[in-house]
Amino acid sequence: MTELLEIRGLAKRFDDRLVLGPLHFAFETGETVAVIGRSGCGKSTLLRLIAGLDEPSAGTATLGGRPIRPEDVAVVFQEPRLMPWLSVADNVGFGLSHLAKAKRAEAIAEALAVVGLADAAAKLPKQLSGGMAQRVALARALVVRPRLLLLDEPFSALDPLTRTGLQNHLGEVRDHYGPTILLITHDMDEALALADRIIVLDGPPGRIVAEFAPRLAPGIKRTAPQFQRWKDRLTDVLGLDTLGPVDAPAHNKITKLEEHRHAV
Ligand SMILES: Nc1ncnc2c1ncn2[C@@H]1O[C@H](COP(=O)(O)OP(=O)(O)OP(=O)(O)O)[C@@H](O)[C@H]1O
Repeated sequence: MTELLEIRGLAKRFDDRLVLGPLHFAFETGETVAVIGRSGCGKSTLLRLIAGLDEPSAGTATLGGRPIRPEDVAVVFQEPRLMPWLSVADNVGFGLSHLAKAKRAEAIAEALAVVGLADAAAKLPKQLSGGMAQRVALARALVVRPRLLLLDEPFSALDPLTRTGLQNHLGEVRDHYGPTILLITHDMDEALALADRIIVLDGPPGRIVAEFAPRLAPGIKRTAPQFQRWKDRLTDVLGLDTLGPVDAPAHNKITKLEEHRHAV
């Protein structure tokens, strides 16, 4: 059954400074929605408000007409945030202490299989590559069967090949668990490859400046003309003149966008 995830007048102030909103949008559950925008425009703030990690200064975020509850949501951040002293299996099962041992083991094995780590259950985090650790973080998020999976730049610290592999795992996750996915990203390729819908934020204060529902044929390659056409449209909306002040991390992102511009 699909429901609406509804954001109504959501806004956040830090001290006297409005950094986000007021934002309005709604989408059907089951979709994958990418939120893309330049550094500092409020993407992570939006995710934190939806996750209940921060209080909004105004507005509401509801799921099926009710406030989002902590048990509805799981978050994966840029770093895996694993507990180094626990095995992979125990990291994944950390939030399942309420389950009987056999049920817990079953749920852990299922989540590890979905992210392709069935053989790594006994390993410690220090024995994992960056991509594997991030897959463990994804399994830990999924094992509680969240209705909303919130991903804050989950692949951006990984090398390109690992990143593509992990993006493929996200497809498997969606097929198996079917959560609504909200993906925060700087990467147009990633947004186009994974999302049913793309919301472009600009700011601060973060506001929606464009919304796309790129309909790409299943399995379409990133080099295909259809993909390039959508990328052109996104590049236009994310044009360099809207990228604002240059600090060090933002500058890297500008360079990245510039490369995209030259590539299309
Ligand atoms: N706890 C805080 N206190 C004060 N200002 C904050 C706080 N958190 C975020 N901000 C400000 O809010 C604005 C939005 O930040 P946010 O991290 O949401 O942006 P972002 O789009 O996720 O950036 P990035 O892509 O660099 O992660 C920024 O100007 C930031 O400095």
